Amino acid sequence: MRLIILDEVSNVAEWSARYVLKKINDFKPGPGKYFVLGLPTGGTPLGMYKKLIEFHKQGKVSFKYVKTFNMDEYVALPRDHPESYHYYMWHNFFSHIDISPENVHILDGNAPDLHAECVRYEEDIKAAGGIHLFVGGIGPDGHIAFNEPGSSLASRTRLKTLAQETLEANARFFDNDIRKVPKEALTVGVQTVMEAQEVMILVTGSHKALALSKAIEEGVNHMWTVSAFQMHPCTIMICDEDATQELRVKTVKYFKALSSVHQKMIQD
Ligand SMILES: N[C@@H]1[C@@H](O)[C@H](O)[C@@H](COP(=O)(O)O)O[C@@H]1O
Repeated sequence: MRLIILDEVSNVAEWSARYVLKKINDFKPGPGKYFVLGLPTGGTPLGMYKKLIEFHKQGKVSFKYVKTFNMDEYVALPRDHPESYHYYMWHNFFSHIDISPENVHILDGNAPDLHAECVRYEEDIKAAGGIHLFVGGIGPDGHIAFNEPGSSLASRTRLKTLAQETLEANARFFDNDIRKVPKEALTVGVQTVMEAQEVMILVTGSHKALALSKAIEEGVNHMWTVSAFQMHPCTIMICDEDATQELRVKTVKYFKALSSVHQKMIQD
């Protein structure tokens, strides 16, 4: 696992966006050759999306031959609700780039048969040839997507009941009223993300520091589902200084000493 420690949240946005740009461009997508990108929502990736839009407007990257799969969606929240992940993705990213709507995949939390919807989603990922790069964020309880503490590390796309900590963390998007936060969501499983060729996880802020230390300094544990990525051959964690507060000095020093290697990873 690589840990890329950057000074500020803005550096995390810039590094991650440049990495996505480089991955897409190096792949040289075209008709019949799609780059498949897994995407998260939440406050953390907003800066990355802004940067990617900027790069797109500067003509540095096209999403014409990119297919996307989002990590998760609330259940029973109308698609046009400003806090639905459909709304988030179109509002913050897709409507500003040249992606074709048919290449966008987001779980439908209003599907009449939620189980069938999850099965179909897994099939769509398979039909797209699997995910090249899955970008993710984490909750303060170390969840990836909505794989709450205790989720099976072998899980696939399914319905999950959200943990109290997640409801509390997400209440800020629902007028700080926890009763308004949907209690259930559809989410890709840990194993679904594990099968991506590469995984890039963004972690910023001191409220994520404990989760980051559990993710990289302790063992694989389903109570901190992001720790599963210790077993993935190609995971990059990108964090800011604030998120390193619970890490050992030795860990921080080791990864910081690699910063010139990390900069080369985003060079043309
Ligand atoms: N399901 C999403 C996760 O995919 C996201 O990573 C997490 C962190 O969100 P934020 O980036 O706002 O802290 O929030 C939600 O729980």
